[in-house]
Amino acid sequence: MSGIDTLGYIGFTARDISAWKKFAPEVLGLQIGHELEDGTLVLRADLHQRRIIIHPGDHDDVAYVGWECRSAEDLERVRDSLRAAGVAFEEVPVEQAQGCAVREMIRFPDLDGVTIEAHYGPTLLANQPFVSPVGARPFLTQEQGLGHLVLATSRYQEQNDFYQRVLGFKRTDSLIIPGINCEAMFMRVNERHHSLAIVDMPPSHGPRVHHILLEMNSLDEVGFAYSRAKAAGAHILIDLGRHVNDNMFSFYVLTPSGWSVEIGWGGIQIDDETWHVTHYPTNSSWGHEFRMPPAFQASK
Ligand SMILES: Cc1ccc(O)c(O)c1CC[C@@H]1C(=O)CC[C@]2(C)C(=O)CC[C@@H]12
Ligand SMILES: [Fe+2]
Repeated sequence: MSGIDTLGYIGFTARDISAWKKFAPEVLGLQIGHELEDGTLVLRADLHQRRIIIHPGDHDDVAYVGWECRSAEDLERVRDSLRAAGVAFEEVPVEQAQGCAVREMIRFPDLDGVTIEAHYGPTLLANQPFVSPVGARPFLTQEQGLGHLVLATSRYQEQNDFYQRVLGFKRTDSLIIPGINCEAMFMRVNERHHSLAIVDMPPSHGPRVHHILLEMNSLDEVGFAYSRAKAAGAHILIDLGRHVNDNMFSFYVLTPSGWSVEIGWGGIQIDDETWHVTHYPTNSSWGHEFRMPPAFQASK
């Protein structure tokens, strides 16, 4: 097993940074930690210096995913797994890694070309507490990491092999999404039910990322976010509901980039000792009604 332990941070490119500058704090409740000279927004959700990074770009998609290890030894185990599998990786120079606010980092692409940054030692701003722009508590992160990420792929089997056999992600469960009849695979790296899910669905038009999840600490905080999304005129892509597998109560709001953020509460934690891998013929126990978005200009 390899040494990846949590989802640390995610970087995106976006065409409309000014829309993000309003959306991230006002709807999502993320704090703008700082802005780089090129316009990049560095967003905070807790004590981590950076959790979500939005770079100006000519298309809207995930650019890189920061998977965190607990220690230098665990990062070394990731290197060992990659070497054993014959996967090439690049050693990111310390100065650059420090600029990225981690102690050590390696970089390699997954099978769909999503850049993976395996690292350890994120910078924690304990002297600058997370200040919620909407007066909420910090997000539910810590041992369970930032949240989760869902990627659409046309190489479902290969991506499953890569994340599970090479990187050591554990399979939690899978399900069939009715209607589109696609399978989705849910994988964990800690107690969080899934930190990564992949959907057997070609990302033919638009971004590879379908959504990311941010988890709140109470049901009401999901409700407050729902009200903020409505008040801001944001599009609710999937309305309130409860997922069958992780039991998350959530809704999905469309971002200015055309992918969504799932705001949830009440997800289950997995105990490796007792967990049985399961499969479901559906995605939600109730709700989660899909709402067709207003025409979104494809970015690719
Ligand atoms: C099924 C499910 C369980 C737990 C989650 O955190 C989660 O995001 C999902 C997938 C949600 C979503 C869905 O059910 C309808 C079909 C969707 C929109 C897709 O096409 C990808 C994500 C899917
Ligand atoms: Fe999700």
